[in-house]
This record gives sequence, structure tokens and C-alpha cells, in this order.
Amino acid sequence: MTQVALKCEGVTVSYGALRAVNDVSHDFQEGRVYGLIGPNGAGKTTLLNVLAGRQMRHRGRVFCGGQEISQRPAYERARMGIGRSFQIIKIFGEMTVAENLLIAAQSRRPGFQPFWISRSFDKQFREQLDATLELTGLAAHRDDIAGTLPYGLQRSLELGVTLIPDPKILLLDEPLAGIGHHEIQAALELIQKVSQGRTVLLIEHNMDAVMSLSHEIVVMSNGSVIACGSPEAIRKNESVRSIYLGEDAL
Ligand SMILES: Nc1ncnc2c1ncn2[C@@H]1O[C@H](COP(=O)(O)OP(=O)(O)OP(=O)(O)O)[C@@H](O)[C@H]1O
Repeated sequence: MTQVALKCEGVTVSYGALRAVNDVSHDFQEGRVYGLIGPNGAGKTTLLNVLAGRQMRHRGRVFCGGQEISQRPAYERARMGIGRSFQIIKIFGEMTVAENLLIAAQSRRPGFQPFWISRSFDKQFREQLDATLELTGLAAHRDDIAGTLPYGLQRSLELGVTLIPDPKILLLDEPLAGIGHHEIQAALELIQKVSQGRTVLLIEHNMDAVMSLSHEIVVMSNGSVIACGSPEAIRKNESVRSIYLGEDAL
């Protein structure tokens, strides 16, 4: 029987009178990919922030592997195996690819000192680094300055930074944002590869991509979950189609 990896219960986030997330409850099962879709402003990123511990001012509860984590800050959740990538790429543009990955690996360790890379980083780091470079297709770029990479490879590095601590749960916020048409297929294959054996929550506006990558789609509108189900069921769902004014979008 599959286990619940991540769970939210009655999560509500208010900004003044606005309910950005409104009483959202959902179980995310181990090893499954969940596409989180909805129009702009639906509350998707805010919900992801609640799950990642980056939005602590909320009502409701969050659980990871059965343990309540509602009060745990983001860095503790990261050490518990929750990795989060961002809509806007957050890498150190003036450092090399390998340095970016090493900082990410070290930062998940207790006692980490920011902006300091041990010269004697241990075998485990080397192995993590090599595996992540290989996985993300960045092995040939390990010594390149990150900011000089083509955009698609910067996106791969952003994903690598999230992956290097080997999170069991991946929260991906628009990982295809800004990627050119010719790079989409490679990016999709990478996301598919890194999703194996992990629980993934994927916010993505590219409908074909999110439908092909996900086992289950969760649809938000005005802060609430209005539907969830298989990609096929969601494509046919009338209320979902009506919030996407152009039905072709689905
Ligand atoms: N810090 C904030 N202060 C005030 N309002 C906010 C804040 N962050 C988000 N909001 C509002 O909360 C609502 C939900 O925003 P959120 O970014 O979660 O939506 P989203 O579904 O991720 O949208 P998009 O697809 O455009 O990224 C929006 O109306 C947004 O303007």
C-alpha cells in the first residue's frame, strides 16, 4: 500500500481580505507526480510555499511522512527531504556549476557556514556532485560559470541544486518557465527522470507538459481546490474547462 508522503489539512493563507489559499486539504502519496494547475493568482505558489515552510503564516496543518511539520522552518523541512525549486532561477551566477551544487549540498548539513566551501569536502560530496552533474546533463559544464550557461542549462542547474541533497519530495514551481521551444523536450525528459521514486508537486502552465508528467492533477481557482483526478478526467471536467476560458488550453 502506498504511503502518504506529504499532507495538508485545512490550509488557509490570507493577505488582508484576500484568501490566497482557502481551506485546502490534500494527501500526496509516495512516488506519485501531482500537477498543480490553475489560472494566474489561483494560489498555487502560496500553497507550495506553505508546504516548503516558506509561508509560515497560515491556518491548517502540514504533515510529512505522518509527522506534523506545520511549525518547522524551511531549512528543517529541507533536511527532512523536501526540496523546492523556484519560478525565478536562484543560482549564484558568478560561481561555477560545481560550486553551486556543492554549496547546495553543504547547506543541507547541520552547522553549514554560508559562502564557505570546504577544500576537503568528503567522498560523499564528490559522489553526490558527480551523480547530480550526470543526472542533469551538466557534467561537461562543471567548471563553467553558471551565469554564462544557456538558459535551459541554468534551469537544469536550478533543478540540480534542488536535487543534490537527494530529496524524497520535490516541489517544482514552473520548471519550464522561460525555456525555449527547442529545449522543452530535454527539460521534460529530465523532470521525468528525476521524478522516478519521488513524490513530486509540479506547478506548470504548459498543459501538455503537466498532463504528460503527472499521475494526478490538482486544480486550484481563487484559493480553493476545485477538482482533482487523472489528467484524462481533468481534461474532460466541465468546471475546469470553464475556468480556462479557451478550452483549447486543456
Ligand atoms: N505577499 C503577498 N502579499 C499580498 N498578496 C499576495 C502575496 N503573495 C501572493 N499574493 C496574492 O495571492 C494570490 C495567490 O498568489 P499565488 O502567487 O499563490 O498564485 P499562483 O496561482 O501561483 O499564480 P501564478 O500562476 O500567476 O504564479 C494572488 O492574488 C496574489 O496576488
